[in-house]
Parts: sequence; structure tokens; C-alpha cells
Amino acid sequence: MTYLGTQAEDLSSPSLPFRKICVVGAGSWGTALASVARSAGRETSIWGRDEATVEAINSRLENPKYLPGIPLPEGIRATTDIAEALDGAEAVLLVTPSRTLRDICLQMRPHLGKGVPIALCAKGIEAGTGCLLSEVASEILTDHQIGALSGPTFASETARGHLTAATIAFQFSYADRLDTASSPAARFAVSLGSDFFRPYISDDLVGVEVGGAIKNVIAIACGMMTGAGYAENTRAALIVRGMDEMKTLADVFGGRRETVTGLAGAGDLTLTCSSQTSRNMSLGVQLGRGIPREHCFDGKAVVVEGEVNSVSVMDLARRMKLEMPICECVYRILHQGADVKETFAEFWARPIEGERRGLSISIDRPVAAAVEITQ
Ligand SMILES: NC(=O)C1=CN([C@@H]2O[C@H](COP(=O)(O)OP(=O)(O)OC[C@H]3O[C@@H](n4cnc5c(N)ncnc54)[C@H](OP(=O)(O)O)[C@@H]3O)[C@@H](O)[C@H]2O)C=CC1
Ligand SMILES: O=C(CO)COP(=O)(O)O
Repeated sequence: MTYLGTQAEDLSSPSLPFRKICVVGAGSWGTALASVARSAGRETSIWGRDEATVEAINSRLENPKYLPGIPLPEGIRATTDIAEALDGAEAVLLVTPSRTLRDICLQMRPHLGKGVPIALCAKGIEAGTGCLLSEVASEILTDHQIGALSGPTFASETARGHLTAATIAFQFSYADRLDTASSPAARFAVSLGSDFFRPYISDDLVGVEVGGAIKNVIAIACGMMTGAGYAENTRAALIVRGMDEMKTLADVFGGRRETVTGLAGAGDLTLTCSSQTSRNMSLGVQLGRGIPREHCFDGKAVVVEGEVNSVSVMDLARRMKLEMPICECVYRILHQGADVKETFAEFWARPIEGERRGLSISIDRPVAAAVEITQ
């Protein structure tokens, strides 16, 4: 058995932390992750495009735009120069919104050190192509191992040092399986782990990415129903049926169902669907209360990944003939102007079906109608 970290007597090969980590993206999650890396003792740089934010991180140890009032540890070096940020970095956390990923990978490419692994921290599926973000990054950064960091992690809580667990997933190469401790996932884990941040390692990159992409769409649905006045029973049902939609997509991409029940699936889904700290849930609540989209968040542009991702998810679902009824409700309300209550009433009145997908059963309602059961 290979142990990670400092249990020296059992180490077949110690998992070495990265000396320097570069965080690309100085929004709320990028800044929180820079704080995580620095608190774990890493040399840490952060790249952001906004000069005022960069200046404030360097001079006041604060990101007033995205994490106001939360002190950052000393020693994070912020810059608007991507070459400077990446100089000497042994690993990268890429933390800009999913729609920017392709462009940012192209910007990073000339400045990355040889073989530097990259953990993607955005949650989503690329619009238009239906690609997982790791597929997009791998297409551009061909010489780099690409993984993901995901889980139930509100940036403001993590940055305040609240106990937070996350999953770091990389597909394991043959060499990684022989020497797990030297794998990028293990090295990220020991590099970021601290008294408040607890990483878990996974080799199911696809499962982790699917969880992160779908949970935001389901959180919008939970918010819509909450805002429209439905109760806790309904929200719990949506969370669990939403997990079923995650499983459907994980199956198609080749992810594992057990990952869907882990931190990056059920964990993140539960967090995001239970709190209006979530921008996705909060958007749903506002729309459910009848607030027009342009007035949500007081008219400010806020990153709501589930809003754009509902389009890519429905596009995939249609092309692959997948049943994802909750994602479809969100899509119809957000992008086709459907009414929240009417849409969810139709969703609720669908024919009775097996809880498990393999159990193919469809009963038209009212129950007196024809019953078909196939196993
Ligand atoms: N916040 C959270 O709790 C968590 C977020 N995530 C994920 O992390 C990703 C980033 O979200 P988050 O940090 O919260 O978002 P924020 O809205 O807090 O910040 C977005 C950041 O991205 C920058 N940005 C936007 N567009 C571009 C662009 N075209 N090129 C370069 N930089 C750009 C913004 O810069 P500028 O200020 O100049 O506009 C800003 O620094 C999302 O996919 C989200 O789902 C994951 C886990 C937790
Ligand atoms: O992904 C998140 C927590 O894990 C943040 O969720 P929101 O983007 O909905 O705020």
C-alpha cells in the first residue's frame, strides 16, 4: 500500500508537494484556492485581468470585488501578466468560468513549463461542442495532464478557513498506477491539504466533471421551486431525481456511478441545492418569485454556470436521446420563456415510472390508464 504525506515508514515513494502553484483566475473561487495553496505552504501566484483586484490582493491582502472583508494569507503574488504568473509554476489551478476555458488555455499555452499538470476548477460542459472541459483543455494543451478539482466548496467559506473537502481527479496513466504517490492527483492533494482543506483523490475525471456540470442546473430547478412556494419535500425529491440525471450523463461519458454519489456529485448537489449562497440556487429562487431575469442580482453580471450549461446539457440530451426531465424544465423556463409553475406541474404529472432506470415501467396518469412493464 502506498501512503501519501508524512507517514515516512510506509512510503514507497513520497508524494512531493509542488513548490509553486499558479492560480489562473482571480474571481471568488480562484482567490479562495490561492488562499488554500498559500495556507498549505506553497509559493502561490494568481493571475487576474483586473488591475484593481490584482493591486488589492498584493497591497491589502484582500479581493474586495469578489471576497470583500476576507483576509488572505501573506505571500500570494498577484499579477495581470500571465507569463509572470506561470513562471516557475509546477502546477496550475485553472479557475475562470467555463465559457472562457478555450481562450484561457490558448493564452496559457506558450508560458507553461514542460509537463506541468493542470487542474480545472470550473464546472460545466462547453457550449456548441458538448465537450467536457477536460476534453477542451486536452485538445489545446496536448503535452499536459489535465484533471479537475471539484466538490461542495463555497468560495467564501473556504477562504474563511471553514472545514472543506474536495475531490481532485486525474485519469491515472500506467505509470501513475504503479506509483500512485507521484501521480498529479496525489501531488495536488498533498500540495493543497491543510488543517482546514481536505482533498480526496479520484481517478474518475469524467464522473467528477459530469457531477459539477449537472448540479448547477439542478440547483436552479430547486431554487425555482423554492421561489415559487413549493416546500422541502419537493426540493429533496428534485435533488435525488437530479442525481439520477447525473448518473444518466455519467453513463454516457463513461464516468462511474459511485463518483456521482461522492463529493463532486451528491456532495456538491446537496450544498448547492440547499443554500442561496449558491448563485445557481439564488437565480432560481428569484425567477421562481417572478423577478425578471434582467433584475436578478440587482442587474449585476454574475457567473451562473447552470444557466449556460442547461443549453449544452439539453443539446447533449437531445442528440443522445437521454431523458433528463429536470434539466429540460430549467432549459424551457430559462431559454424558451416557459412559466415556472406550469412547467413543474407538467413535470410532476409525467407518467409513473420505475425509480431505477433499468426498471422500464410507464403508467399513464390517472392510474386507471394502460400499464406497461418491461424488465
Ligand atoms: N464561487 C464558488 O463558490 C465556486 C466556483 N466554482 C467554479 O469556478 C468557476 C469560476 O467561478 P468564480 O470564481 O466563482 O466566478 P467569479 O464570478 O467570482 O469570478 C470570475 C472570474 O473570472 C474572470 N473572467 C471572466 N471572464 C473572463 C475572461 N474572458 N478572461 C479572463 N478572466 C475572466 C473574472 O474577471 P473580471 O473580474 O475581470 O471580470 C473573475 O476574476 C466557475 O466555473 C464556478 O462554477 C467552483 C467551486 C466553487
Ligand atoms: O460550485 C459551487 C459550490 O461548490 C458554487 O456554486 P454557485 O456557482 O451556484 O455559487
